[in-house]
Amino acid sequence: MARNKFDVDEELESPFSFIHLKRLLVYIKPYKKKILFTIFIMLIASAANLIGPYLIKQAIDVKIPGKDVKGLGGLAGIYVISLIITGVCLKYKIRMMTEIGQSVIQNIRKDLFTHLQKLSFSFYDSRPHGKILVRVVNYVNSLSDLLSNGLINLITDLFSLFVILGFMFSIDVKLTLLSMVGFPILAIVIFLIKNAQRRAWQTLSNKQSNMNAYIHESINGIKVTQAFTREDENKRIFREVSESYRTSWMKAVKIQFLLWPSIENLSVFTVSFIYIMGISSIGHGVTVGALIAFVGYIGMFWMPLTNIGNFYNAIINATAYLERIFEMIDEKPTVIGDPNAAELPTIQGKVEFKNVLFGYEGDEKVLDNINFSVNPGETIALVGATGSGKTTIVSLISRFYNINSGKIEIDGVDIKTVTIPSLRKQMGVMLQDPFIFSGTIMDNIRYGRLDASDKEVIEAAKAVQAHQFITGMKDGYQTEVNERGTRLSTGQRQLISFARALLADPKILILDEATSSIDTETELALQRGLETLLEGRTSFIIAHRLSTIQNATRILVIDKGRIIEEGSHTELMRRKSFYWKLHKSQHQSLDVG
Ligand SMILES: Nc1ncnc2c1ncn2[C@@H]1O[C@H](COP(=O)(O)OP(=O)(O)OP(=O)(O)O)[C@@H](O)[C@H]1O
Repeated sequence: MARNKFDVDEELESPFSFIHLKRLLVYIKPYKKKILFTIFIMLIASAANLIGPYLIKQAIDVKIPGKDVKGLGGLAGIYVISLIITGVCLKYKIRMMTEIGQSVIQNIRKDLFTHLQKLSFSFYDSRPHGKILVRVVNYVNSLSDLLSNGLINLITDLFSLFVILGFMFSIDVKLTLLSMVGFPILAIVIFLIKNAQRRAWQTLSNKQSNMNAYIHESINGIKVTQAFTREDENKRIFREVSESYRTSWMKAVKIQFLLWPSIENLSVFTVSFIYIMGISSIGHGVTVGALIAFVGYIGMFWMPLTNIGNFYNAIINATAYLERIFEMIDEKPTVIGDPNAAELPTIQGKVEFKNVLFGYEGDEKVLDNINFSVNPGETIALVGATGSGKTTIVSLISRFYNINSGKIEIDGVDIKTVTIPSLRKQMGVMLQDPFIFSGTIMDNIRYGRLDASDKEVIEAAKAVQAHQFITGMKDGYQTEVNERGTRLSTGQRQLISFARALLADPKILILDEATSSIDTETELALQRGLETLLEGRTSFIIAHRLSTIQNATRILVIDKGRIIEEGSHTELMRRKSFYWKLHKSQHQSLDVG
């Protein structure tokens, strides 16, 4: 997938299709009964509402000339009752539709979130996270109006339209036919603006996404921004992104508002036309009461038409969001278990890389023919220059990415043939950038094994030398930390994630720069305990500080995606090549320091 950034519009890979609306219906279907009942209630409301002009006609043409005060009072009573029925029904509709609309939105959002949890690293690598966020939050919210009012209103408006036409025909056939002269004009307007409107809303959704991505990136990078006093430059970029959003908004709304005034103008034109035609016909088969009632119905007749026009607008706008939402739901996780995948049985911890070739994008080669075999319980250290491919190698063991060719086996089983959860559950991974979730320290350590007791959590923390600093905090293990652990030092965050990886009691432990930010004293204490911690586990340790890996069973030296040296510390030192040079340079710099 092509990479995207905040100032690049996301192109849709498939053309627009009304199929998205059909897919939306799948979400609406579970509420069918409730919707049908609400429609029934709304039909009662429409009927009650529509009776008004007919009552006026009866009053003017029959009751007033006949001086029938009692009859007039009766009509007034019916009118009041019709108003009460309309009011009660409307209140019911609003409550039901808000409830149904919000439930549908909640279900779409739940599906999106569940799907996001399954998507592979490559998906998250390829786009700004703000653009993912905007789909789950803003785009889904944008459907609210359509879902809360759209469907029910459409059906009741169509019903009103037919009932009104029925009343109008019963009053005067010729005037009814004349009042329809505006229809073809309306059809032409709708046809002309449809595509432009859709494009405008697609652009708008893109600009909204870009703006969100930039805000998200700016918040994440706020410390660097302030450290480098980049605020003014960021303000300038934001102004550009936001101006682009404003312009596309104005354009979209301008096109959208072409429809509504067209309907309004046609309505006014038709009513005036009918007045002229009607007045000239009074006495020739048209009574005053009939004309007043007729004009009343025309006013009512254009109202559902305006609503239907607005519904149409809402559909066009919503599809611009729906296609983005469904595009994400359709995004296939690139790392998926084979349909016939078996569970990986409890492992011993043998790991083999056989001719592994890998690149993050296309044909690019990040790992070039990697071969190694690790026996259960061995500690393997990976060293090498920045960007040489160490993290990439260890992320392939958990199958965070698919390899281009070759094989990775655990206990002789190709990891491609087993289910992903059964594979990952047996690994304890501590990533280079330890992530802390909002919650207590206890919750954070327990993240990898929810059934661990408090005692087990504390044991894990003690093992990695984290217990002391945790108990030193005001609330100890119950101390609340913020997302990304902003209340903790980098070293403290590393210790917590180390404890988290260990608590999962994995057969394979992966430690990527696990102790790089920990003070020497704590690290030495940790080192002393490390042998016990790693006992019986196969472990992969990535470290730039070579002092931390001297006791490893084997050291793999990585350079430009290839293993260039392999052996124990003593063996490699004896060979006096790359590792020896690296070791020497670190010692020299320490001595100088
Ligand atoms: N998500 C990614 N998408 C594309 N390329 C990547 C990605 N992650 C790493 N790379 C590239 O792959 C190469 C190897 O990166 P890797 O992170 O494995 O290096 P490393 O040896 O762990 O480096 P360091 O010591 O700095 O952590 C680098 O050239 C890097 O630019």
